[in-house]
Amino acid sequence: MDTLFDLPAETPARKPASGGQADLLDDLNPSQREAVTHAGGPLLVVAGAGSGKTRVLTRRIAYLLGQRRVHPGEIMAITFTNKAAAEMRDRVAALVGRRANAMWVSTFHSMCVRILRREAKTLDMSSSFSIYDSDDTKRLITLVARDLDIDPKRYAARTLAVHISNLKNELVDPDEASANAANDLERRVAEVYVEYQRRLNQANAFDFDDLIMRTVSLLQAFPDVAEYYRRRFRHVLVDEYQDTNHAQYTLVRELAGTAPNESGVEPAELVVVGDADQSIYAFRGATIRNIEEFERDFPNAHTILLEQNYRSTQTILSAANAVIERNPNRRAKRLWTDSGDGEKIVGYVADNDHDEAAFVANEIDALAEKGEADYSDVAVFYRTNNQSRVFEEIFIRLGLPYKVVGGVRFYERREVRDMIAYLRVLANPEDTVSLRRVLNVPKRGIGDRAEAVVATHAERERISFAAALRDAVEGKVPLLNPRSVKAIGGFVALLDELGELITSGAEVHDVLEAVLDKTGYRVELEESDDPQDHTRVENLDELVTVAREFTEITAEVVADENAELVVEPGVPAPGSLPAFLERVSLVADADSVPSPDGGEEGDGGAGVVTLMTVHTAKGLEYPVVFCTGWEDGVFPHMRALGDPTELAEERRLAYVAITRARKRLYVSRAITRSAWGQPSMNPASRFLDELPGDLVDWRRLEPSSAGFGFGSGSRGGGTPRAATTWGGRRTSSPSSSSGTPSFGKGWKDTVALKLDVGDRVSHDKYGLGTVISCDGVGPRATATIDFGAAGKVRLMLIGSVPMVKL
Ligand SMILES: Nc1ncnc2c1ncn2[C@@H]1O[C@H](COP(=O)(O)OP(=O)(O)OP(=O)(O)O)[C@@H](O)[C@H]1O
Ligand SMILES: [Mg+2]
Repeated sequence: MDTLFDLPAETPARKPASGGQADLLDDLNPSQREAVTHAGGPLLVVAGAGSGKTRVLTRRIAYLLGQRRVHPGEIMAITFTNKAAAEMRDRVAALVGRRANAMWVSTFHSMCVRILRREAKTLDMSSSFSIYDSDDTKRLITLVARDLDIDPKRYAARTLAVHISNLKNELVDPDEASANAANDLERRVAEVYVEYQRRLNQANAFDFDDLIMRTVSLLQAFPDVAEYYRRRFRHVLVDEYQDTNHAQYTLVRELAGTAPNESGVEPAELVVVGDADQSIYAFRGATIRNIEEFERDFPNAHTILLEQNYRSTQTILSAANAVIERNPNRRAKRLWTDSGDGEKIVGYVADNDHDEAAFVANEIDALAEKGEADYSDVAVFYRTNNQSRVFEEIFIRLGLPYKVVGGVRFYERREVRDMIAYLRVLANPEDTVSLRRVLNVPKRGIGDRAEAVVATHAERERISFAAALRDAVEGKVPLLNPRSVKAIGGFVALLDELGELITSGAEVHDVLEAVLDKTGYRVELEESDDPQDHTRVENLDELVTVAREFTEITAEVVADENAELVVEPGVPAPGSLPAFLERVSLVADADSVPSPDGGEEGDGGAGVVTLMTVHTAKGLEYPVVFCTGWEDGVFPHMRALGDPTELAEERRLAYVAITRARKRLYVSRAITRSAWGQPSMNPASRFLDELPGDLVDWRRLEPSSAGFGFGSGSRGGGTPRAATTWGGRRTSSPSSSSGTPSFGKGWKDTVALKLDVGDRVSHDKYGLGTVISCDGVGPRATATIDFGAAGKVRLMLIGSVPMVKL
């Protein structure tokens, strides 16, 4: 991935902005240079992977500031992740100093939050609004559907949510949806949509899709607001343009403008860069249409093609080309590089998913040992998050440092969500979903019936749930028994008390601690016998740490006299609770991808191997890439097998995966796979067949006949084998001589350790632990063990587990 980090080496970090034009343009090819220096009308850069699109964007910003004397405050750049945005801003700051803070570099969502906070009043909202994620959305839709007597078996909340989201991505508002509804489903969806939107407004909340849709309608309905942004942002730049949906596209168009507005303000200079072959978010409404729309709405747009690739070897590019060219209706383009053929692609057919993971681990080991790659040079890709588990198990066994990006996210854990809900209620008392979530958590005697009575009262009186609770305390809600009234009184008093803490200026982490203590939430978990609850306490401690770091970092920024803080109306004060909540709401998987130089302490500076889905890997690059699970039904995904449109998207995903690799590419598949419970056998991915044969060096094409351990007999015989053949692979793998101790002798000892939930164990590496859960039988038996400070670890129970039951 290119960022401004790779500005020419000779450009010293603090060199004045006038650093010569030559510096900025020297290491660009003529087409790139044209894109960087282009002035005037809209520019579309469409180009294949690794051709320097991101480099063009970031370099263009530097050029605008340095050469065209543009003020940073006039620049708005939209990146795909918060992390990419932060990197871009840092680098520009290094170049032009604190002026860089006036630049807006962010994701679509962050940008819209910023605009909406500033303009909330215009939309009749308060600037302390909550941002609802998909889980909150589903909760609210469930409530709405229940109140509208919609049969959840016929119309599941999730289905309704998807339909509403699609409507919003197409900028269809509730009225329009109602007017257009042509069948029973559409009518039901519209009915829910109308009510859902009303309740969102009442809760002073926006859902994710609203952030975009409401910003668009704001700009369209209020020309003076649009003009303010038009005058302000004279340069709009968008990366990963192929993944914008219709709403995002319209937003860009409204911001930049296509013609002078009524007061004669010219359109902003707009540059978008993208690659139609990498469009992988159709399920979020992104379509190739955005490129066509661009050309239609901006007839004077100039298009630049980039074809030289600077990332990968010719072998990798040829493989990528061979796969993507099977897609119908695409504009043909051929990537080329002058960096030579490089290494062949390595292919591997594993007996099962454990064997595949062992192959990957051994290979990484071998590369590291030979000094050919650091751990941080390596990425392992899979199609869906649940495929990470097998890799984790073996990486732990081998002591390979790794980081899984995504999966069950920290902020999705129940206890973390509960605390965030409390904080949200404190920041925005109208936030009904959060309020109802914590109403009886921990249990305080406000039952479902009492909740329903209060909710009905709120509906009848057209007041918020919070106001209805206060009515209850004042005895204005009939049908509530005195015990419920008392419990509600206690809850309201508790919230008031916590609210005072905020008014008195307490830091976020202090507020959080207070919530944990005063609600009794922490004590309840601490006193529980369930080992899982102890993990929950640790997660909450972690959340407090996150909040504390947030305060500290903000304090540093505030203290840094170089950092010009942009104070805008509606923007939450640095370090404040709303600022913290905003950060938490907008955090995305890709934001936690480890930086190449971000080695963990004690790893000798070699960093960590990154494990993630292909979707998360968009825009990134690694010297060594493992594409795993290339099986029909896994990748391409089962869902896509009979559907040409979905299959085309899967193929683009394969193209993204391959083109992340710089020097070495591995592709593998497993004959049997157990990720979905029952072992399943999947045929080779059609994408494997599409790789030109002469580019791939098959380490193993046939399932091994000499499997170890269990059930090694039935090769390809139709009976899925639950074999684990780690040892078998190990002896034939290049790194067998390295003799990783934790994998060493005794592995053939297949006697499974028998454990039950609650058992105490002692592990050589992790120390004392308690078994939290057990899964699987025989060779697949695993236990998840809580090793306290060493964390929660899931271990296989066969082989040489360096662990004893106490
Ligand atoms: N003119 C150039 N000379 C040398 N290296 C270059 C040049 N242009 C780009 N690169 C390098 O090529 C790599 C790919 O560039 P970049 O990430 O900008 O491509 P991209 O088109 O944005 O890729 P993707 O489609 O995957 O997002 C980066 O490592 C970048 O530093
Ligand atoms: Mg890019």
